[in-house]
Amino acid sequence: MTAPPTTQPRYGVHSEVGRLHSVLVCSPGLAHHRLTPSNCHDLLYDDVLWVEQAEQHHQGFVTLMKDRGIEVKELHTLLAETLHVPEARDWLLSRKITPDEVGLGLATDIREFLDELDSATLADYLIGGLSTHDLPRDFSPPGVQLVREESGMTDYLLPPLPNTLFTRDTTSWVYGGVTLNPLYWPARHAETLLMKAVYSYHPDFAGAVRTWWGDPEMEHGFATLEGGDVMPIGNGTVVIGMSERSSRQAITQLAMELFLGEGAEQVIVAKMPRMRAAMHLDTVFTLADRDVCTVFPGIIDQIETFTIREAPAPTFLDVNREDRPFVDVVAGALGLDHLRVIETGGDRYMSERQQWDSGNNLLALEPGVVVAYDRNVATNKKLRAAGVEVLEIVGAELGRGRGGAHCMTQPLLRDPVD
Ligand SMILES: NC(=[NH2+])NCCC[C@H](N)C(=O)O
Repeated sequence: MTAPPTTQPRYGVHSEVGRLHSVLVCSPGLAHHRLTPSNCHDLLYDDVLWVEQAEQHHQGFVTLMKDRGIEVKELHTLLAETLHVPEARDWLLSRKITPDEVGLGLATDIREFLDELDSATLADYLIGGLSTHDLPRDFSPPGVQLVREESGMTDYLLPPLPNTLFTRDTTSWVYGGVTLNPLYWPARHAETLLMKAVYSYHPDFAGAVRTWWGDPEMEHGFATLEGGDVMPIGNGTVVIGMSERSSRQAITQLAMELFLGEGAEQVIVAKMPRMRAAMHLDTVFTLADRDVCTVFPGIIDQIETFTIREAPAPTFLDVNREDRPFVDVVAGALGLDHLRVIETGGDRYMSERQQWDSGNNLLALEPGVVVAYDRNVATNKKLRAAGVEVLEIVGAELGRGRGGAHCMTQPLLRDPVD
């Protein structure tokens, strides 16, 4: 299903730590105002947020990257710009406002209501969710009274999507192309269609994006993939966590498409235990420098590692179980003898808390320069002692959705490691 671009691709991600030039983020906003103690768990948040503080801290993160010359694209803005294109607006609304999604007897009226909105407000509702309280007082199509919002996400007119904050997961740039990920939990299913609209119609992307795998308009069954598991580390290798979220059915299909499209030569699979604390590989392992990684040992030690390469028909894939520990297999793929490993800091209680608070979830801006949450004092100290420059952002509110700087960013353009 590999779709070749029709014009010169502008974007591509060629490593995990090479210089970052362009990145996609999504600010907290309306979706987070919708979070309540009764719906937040359904929406994959462990708590409600002080939203204004989360917005400020996120802005701090954006400014830090911009000050270093990185182009930062924001999803509400990109989506609003996409919706300026009349064809895109129609494409997206005709797929979202259906009897299955909105309810029979409501779809036509809601579509009429949305058609009247300016692009920025419409983008806000598409990400933030549409509640009956947003409708004008005199607007009461039959069926609105059936809506029962207090019961969770499904009874919104449009579901709030607070996890768009974690742009890492929805799509993944892997070298010269992108995957449009079928996400695991229902609370996140609607995110990928928004990104398909952006990549298909936004003037910065239209015709210039190659899709390796995944299509939100298709039913992918058990094949689920989330970008927190996907790491194009360089040297023709992609490391993929087989986690709570990313399945072998997805990983093997992606591997095949990458081999056929000459996007990568090998996939290293990290088979992880299924648990919320380690929902993605990037919650327990990220690279900080050419030869430095941070890990949470409790989980990393349990990983079983496999290497997948291309094979002739009828098997197509050559899957090998590795005897060496995961980190050594990654080092080998990078052409290194070993990686210097920085474990989560603190005693066993503190290190478990720091992992939970995204202590191992670093975003490298260039080799040896990373962004991390301020709260993970002990881990950041160890990173600094190893020569890594740690730029801190405030994690108090942003971290409540269980994701750090790596999760909150989707690199669009990143150099290989020199
Ligand atoms: N790449 C990541 N680790 N992302 C974290 C995503 C957190 C989000 N609340 C979820 O449960 O889906």
